[in-house]
Amino acid sequence: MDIVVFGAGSLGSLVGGLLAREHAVTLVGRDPHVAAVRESGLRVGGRFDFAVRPDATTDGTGLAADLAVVTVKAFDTEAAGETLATGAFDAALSLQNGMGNEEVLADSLDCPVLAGTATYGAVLREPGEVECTGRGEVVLGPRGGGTADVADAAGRAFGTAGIETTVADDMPRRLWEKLAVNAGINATTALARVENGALLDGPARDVAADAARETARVARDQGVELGDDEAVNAVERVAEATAANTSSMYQDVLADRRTEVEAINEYVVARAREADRTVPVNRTLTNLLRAWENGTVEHPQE
Ligand SMILES: NC(=O)C1=CN([C@@H]2O[C@H](COP(=O)(O)OP(=O)(O)OC[C@H]3O[C@@H](n4cnc5c(N)ncnc54)[C@H](OP(=O)(O)O)[C@@H]3O)[C@@H](O)[C@H]2O)C=CC1
Ligand SMILES: CC(C)(CO)C(=O)C(=O)O
Repeated sequence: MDIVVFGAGSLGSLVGGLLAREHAVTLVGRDPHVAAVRESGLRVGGRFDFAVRPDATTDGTGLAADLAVVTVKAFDTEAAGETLATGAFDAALSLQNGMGNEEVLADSLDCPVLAGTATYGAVLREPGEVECTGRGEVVLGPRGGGTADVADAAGRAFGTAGIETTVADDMPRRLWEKLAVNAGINATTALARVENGALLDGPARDVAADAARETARVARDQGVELGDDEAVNAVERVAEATAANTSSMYQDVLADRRTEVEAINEYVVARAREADRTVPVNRTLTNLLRAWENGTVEHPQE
């Protein structure tokens, strides 16, 4: 398959590197990472140890491929969709965290947009080198649920590249479960400045569990069957599998970058408000991250 990975930071470089073992991959990212990949290839370390030579570019306009995999941050989705719309793809797949990415992509793109979740842990260590800090899985499928040939084809492409992959017919529920995982893990690790494994025991464990439980209740308000225990178990499962990972939001805080709080905890708060439900843990996590962004990041809210 010809695959474009749009947003070759931590996760995009890991997924793109794994896919490049079997497929013709083009990474769209930023210099100096793109320049290093063009010069010397991409090294994938940590839980893997191999090198590949995908194409890499900083210009995502006018590309064509069987599949576009989107791995930019949620707040960059709209711009990514507009850039991808200048090219031609049979399908697009979001592997991003947060809610609403697929709808934003579908507003720009003519091709089917698949939903996806990833629980691999990834950190871009230096230009040309990404570390896999935890093996997880990719779950993908039609964004509204059900089955589709393009989802099966994407699932096969990921599977043959050695990525643990499930093609699912219940993506709306899977997205809410992943939202519960990220509502629990990302903000808590970013604020406490701990790796994911610190949520398995210790004082921050209850914070993550409560944020996940609140998310499950809001999911049920939306007609999605996600139990409190299922959400908490999902947090524990992912925290264990990615114990050594610096979550993507903690990576943002360390780099003084805008976070995805709006698409994660703040999304839970907004949906809860519509149902007259209070979600104090998600609200507190949101407000603390917003306060940090206001004092640190140049333009956190557009
Ligand atoms: N890291 C992880 O372990 C995991 C991350 N995720 C999710 O995956 C998504 C990506 O996260 P992560 O990889 O950590 O984020 P990163 O910030 O590391 O990667 C995104 C990259 O895309 C680049 N980018 C954005 N817009 C463009 C553009 N128009 N052209 C070229 N490059 C662009 C960004 O550059 P710049 O910053 O300069 O704009 C950045 O390098 C998020 O939704 C995250 O929540 C999910 C599971 C695990
Ligand atoms: C899977 C997990 C929790 C890995 O850290 C993640 O999604 C993230 O960091 O954004």
